[in-house]
Amino acid sequence: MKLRFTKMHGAGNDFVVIDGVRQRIDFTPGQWRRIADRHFGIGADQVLLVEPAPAGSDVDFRYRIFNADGGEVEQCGNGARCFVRFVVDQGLTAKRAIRVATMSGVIEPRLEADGRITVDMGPPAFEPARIPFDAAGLAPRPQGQDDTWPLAVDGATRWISVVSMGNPHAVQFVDDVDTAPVASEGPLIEHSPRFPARVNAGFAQPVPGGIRLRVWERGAGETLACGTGACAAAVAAIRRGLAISPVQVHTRGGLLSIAWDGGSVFMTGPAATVFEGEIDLAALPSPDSE
Ligand SMILES: N[C@@H](CCC[C@H](N)C(=O)O)C(=O)O
Repeated sequence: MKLRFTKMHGAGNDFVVIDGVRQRIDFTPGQWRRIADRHFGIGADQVLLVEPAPAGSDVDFRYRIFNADGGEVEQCGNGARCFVRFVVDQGLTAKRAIRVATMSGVIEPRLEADGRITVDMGPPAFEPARIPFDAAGLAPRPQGQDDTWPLAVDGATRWISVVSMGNPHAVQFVDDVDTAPVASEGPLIEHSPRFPARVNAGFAQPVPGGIRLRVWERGAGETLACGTGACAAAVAAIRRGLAISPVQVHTRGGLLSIAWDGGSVFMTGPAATVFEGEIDLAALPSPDSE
């Protein structure tokens, strides 16, 4: 049996998108991992599953996110834009403004006239328990409106902002993202015992009009862009007094614009379809093999 999929990207953060509206899809973590595998599967940073709205809800769809490591997670900003492009292009809706349920609540994306997509990502949260971040015994250092926290990383102290965009982010500001230790310290931050649910580790550099950003993503490694990471870093930059809204976020895969006035975070950026295909379900590991 074959499974149809659409390969998409949002600013280079790439996705396999699967229609779970017209068919019922229920894979194991090992099967999601195989689909995302760049050597033995299709290859993606995340796999997105579009499902019908939960019964009795006031939303249009449900959208689920699986990291390349097979784990299901709460939120994905670049994925939200690709989700809209997908449901419109596949004829699953005629709407341009859509309400969609995610694991971390309802978000509201809309397709703009220029083809870009703006997503109301909801408000950020900063309280350590909401990340979750174990701040026991740590003294925060105020910077502007922000609290920065000392995190021990490989014998050094990194001063991080903790932000939840529905999913967890640790953002630090660096002099030059090109030389930032993303590949070496990113995994250490992701797996720090201070973050019981692990964390996405952002490295941001203030530049005129915005920030440059690289993100080591939980469950996926460094990606060319991270939408929720861009929201978290832009909000941290605004709170620290390093940027003003709207913040232009330059990632290695493209530009995202993040607006925040203290309420919902609005993210605007591109979403593109690369190709469609089908994968033989026999290529996936059996559900019992885990
Ligand atoms: N690439 C995404 C974030 C995907 C989930 C993240 N890796 C996590 O584990 O929270 C984005 O564009 O936001």
